[in-house]
Amino acid sequence: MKVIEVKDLRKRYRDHLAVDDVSFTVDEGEIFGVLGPNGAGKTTTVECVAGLRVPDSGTVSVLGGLTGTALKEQLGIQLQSSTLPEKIKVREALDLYASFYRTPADWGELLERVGLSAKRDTPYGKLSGGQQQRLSIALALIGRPRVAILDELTTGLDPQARRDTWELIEQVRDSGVTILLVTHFMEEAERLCDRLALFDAGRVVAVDSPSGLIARVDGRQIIRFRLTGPLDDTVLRDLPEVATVSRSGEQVTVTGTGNLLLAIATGLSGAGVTPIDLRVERTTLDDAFLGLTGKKISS
Ligand SMILES: Nc1ncnc2c1ncn2[C@@H]1O[C@H](COP(=O)(O)OP(=O)(O)OP(=O)(O)O)[C@@H](O)[C@H]1O
Repeated sequence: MKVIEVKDLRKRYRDHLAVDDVSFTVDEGEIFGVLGPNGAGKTTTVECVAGLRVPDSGTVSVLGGLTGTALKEQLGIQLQSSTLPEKIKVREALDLYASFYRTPADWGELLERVGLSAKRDTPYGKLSGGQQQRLSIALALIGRPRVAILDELTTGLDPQARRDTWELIEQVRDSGVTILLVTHFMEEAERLCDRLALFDAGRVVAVDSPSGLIARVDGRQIIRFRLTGPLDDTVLRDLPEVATVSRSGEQVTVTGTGNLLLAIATGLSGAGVTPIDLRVERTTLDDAFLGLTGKKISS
């Protein structure tokens, strides 16, 4: 079942077209990533999905076309811009958010789930960044939503807090909630998302699984090694599998296609040279983004 359907969405801020003909669908039970550099139109898009912004044109349908209160009851939102007052205690925030719903979740259980039970009397301002993010997930889930929108959830967190948050998001998905996850972290998208839309300058460049996106640019391989003795680069350049050879000190980087590793190993062996630290570099979503847009995503 399609939980979210976005078709030909456009949103302009004065003279700036922030979202330009964006279309994608999200299946029930998946973590769907909205990935792209700063200013690519991700937040504007999910705000339109959440009904917080009115698109200039195009359509958004959530859970078969819910609107108004019915939509709010099924949708949990954690937005980049939302912060709580410093002095509000964890349990007060949960009570407040629970009061917005007719049948809210048991927040004691939710606190347990996000690992904040011991912090129920702590003011928001005294929580660590990771704890604040975990609380924001609990607040997004308090209405027992079928769909949760999480925007830049792990920005500013240290690596451990980020990994903990990833585990929590996976648990939320495993409990049956469909998640629309906005991020500009490639590693996060690769780890968490079942499928994702790559955004660049207001447009969707591609929609696919992380491995599907990587496969689109995976024709080129990168192999790196070190040499301790002399080698004439034409030994490598003349191999039909090799596209480029570059050097930095002892380090040699070769790109190419086909059975590149075997070709290099055979070529070097024929020249009587033994490579050190030979490694094949895995293609990542970063490479996919670069291959599809010609730009590097900065994080
Ligand atoms: N309220 C607004 N008024 C005018 N311009 C806006 C407004 N909100 C966003 N923009 C502009 O629209 C573009 C898209 O912004 P948006 O926040 O949707 O992108 P994003 O991909 O979520 O970026 P980020 O990761 O930095 O939040 C940006 O150029 C931004 O400066």
